[in-house]
Amino acid sequence: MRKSIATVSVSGTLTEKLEAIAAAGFDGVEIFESDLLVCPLPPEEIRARAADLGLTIDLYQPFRDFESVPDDVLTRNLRRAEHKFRLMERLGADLLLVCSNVSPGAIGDDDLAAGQLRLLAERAAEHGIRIAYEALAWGRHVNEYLHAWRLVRLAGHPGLGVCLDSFHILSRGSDPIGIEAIPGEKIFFLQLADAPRLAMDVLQWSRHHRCFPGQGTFDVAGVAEHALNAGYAGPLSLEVFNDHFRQADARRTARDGMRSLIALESTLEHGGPARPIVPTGFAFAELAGTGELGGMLTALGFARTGRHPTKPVELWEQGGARLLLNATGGEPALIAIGLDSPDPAGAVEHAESLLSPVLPRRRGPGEARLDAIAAPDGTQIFFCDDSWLSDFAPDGRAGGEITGIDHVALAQPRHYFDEAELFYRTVLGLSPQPGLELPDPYGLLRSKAMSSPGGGVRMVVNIAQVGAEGVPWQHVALACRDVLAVARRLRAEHPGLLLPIPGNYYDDLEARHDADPELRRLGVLYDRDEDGGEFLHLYTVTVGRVFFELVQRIGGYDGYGAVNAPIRLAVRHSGGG
Ligand SMILES: O=C(O)c1ccc(O)c(O)c1
Ligand SMILES: [Mg+2]
Repeated sequence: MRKSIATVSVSGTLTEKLEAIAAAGFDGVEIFESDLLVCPLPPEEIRARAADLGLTIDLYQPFRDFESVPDDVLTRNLRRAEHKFRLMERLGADLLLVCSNVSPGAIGDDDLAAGQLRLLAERAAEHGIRIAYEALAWGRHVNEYLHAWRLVRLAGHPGLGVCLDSFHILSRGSDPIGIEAIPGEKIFFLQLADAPRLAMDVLQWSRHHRCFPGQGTFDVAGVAEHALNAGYAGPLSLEVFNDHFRQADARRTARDGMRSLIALESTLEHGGPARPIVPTGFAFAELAGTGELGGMLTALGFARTGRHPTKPVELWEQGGARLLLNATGGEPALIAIGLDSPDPAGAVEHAESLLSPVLPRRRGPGEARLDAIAAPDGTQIFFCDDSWLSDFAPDGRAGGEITGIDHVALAQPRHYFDEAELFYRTVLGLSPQPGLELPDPYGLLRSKAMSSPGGGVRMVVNIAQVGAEGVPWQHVALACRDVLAVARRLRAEHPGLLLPIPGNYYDDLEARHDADPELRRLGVLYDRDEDGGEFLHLYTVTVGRVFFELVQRIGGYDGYGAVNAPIRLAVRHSGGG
């Protein structure tokens, strides 16, 4: 299907927007009036610019508060419309979006509204222009898509149809099945936007919190499917008003929008979400850094068990946890994650089909082939079978208290939080948990955990939502058989390695739970879920950008100890790490 996007969805000047939209591979655009008004180019040149970029101008919008008005206002509105028709001729656009009247002065009379819309369609037809009428969720009298359709049917003009917008339909809780009762040729345009569930005024919700399909909680694909079933043959067009997108890099946002449409299209084709090749576990986590990190790993009980034959990379192991230390330089940081994949080449191909950058790799003769892509924060993600390990010729000394990597937490760059969910869901096939907001002493952190079925791969992305200096930290959480035993040893042998936990925390914990007094003695954090599952965890101090978490899950606990995260955020500011 043809894919379009409204210029309002990405940042920049109109020409920057068009370039970014074309670079992402869209076929067409909806030109938003506010973008055109501030553009120094005359409409003819905008038209030529779009054409040069291979973009069609599918729609011009919005035309507001036209219908349901007294006669004198109608005269003014028709005059206003004539000006827009002439502009559209210069622009080469032949579809005008008219949104339902929001004015308190609008008259609630369907016959009057339909008659006036018919008049508008007649005038438009003289310019070869058609009208797509859209019910805004906050329209004064017309705020349901089926009401807009009743008016269009009543008006009975071939140049008048409806514009369906998934946000307006789903934000009001309307049942989209009614779309199938609209003849396909009367659906002139289909706009797609998702949104998170928020309890707020619908206009504010629409203007600030829309996101691309798959980034929120709406069944956007369902709306598209009903429109296709009805016989709609126009473009799938993204129309997103979002405060972050307005500030973000236009090319990146446009590419993310395209990813959302590719994923949506394959949902429509396959009758379910595209089937990524889901990774089954962590093969390794790779960290830049040597001395200080090596010291910390030794303290944690890791042994250096192998070396790469040609690269300055060491393998460190403990139980099933494998870490690579890469001496290539730079401050200590998590630079790559290896995921066990049943089909590494297929996984890369799938990621590429969703516009993820595939990373070129150099490899020596006889070395294992490793396929990698870039995660949204730039971390390299490798898809691995067993062969990579043999490059390091491990010596088999891998015993210890740690059993594997439980999860990895990455910092998402500012303004790109929505991108992360779509990436991990569609590219890696992870399922998101509800997002969380966590207080930081100097701001607020947004956090979202995503996991594979069975929990073999768990990823957490964090982003500074308000204030603070951003959240550059990343961490690797290591699963322990007995975290209290680990804590006992580390607190005794390596004072200063673990974050100290305030006594106030334990006073509160003991008020909530019958907590083992040893938790307080050892500075171990604790959480319990509704089913009695328990989570014991503690943190190391930070080295460069990274720290480690030691965790133990008991009784099917499936969370991440989020209630305790603010303790870590605060303690690192009080000199703890
Ligand atoms: O927020 C608005 O006013 C607005 C304008 C045009 C649209 O297509 C829309 O969905 C919303
Ligand atoms: Mg709309």
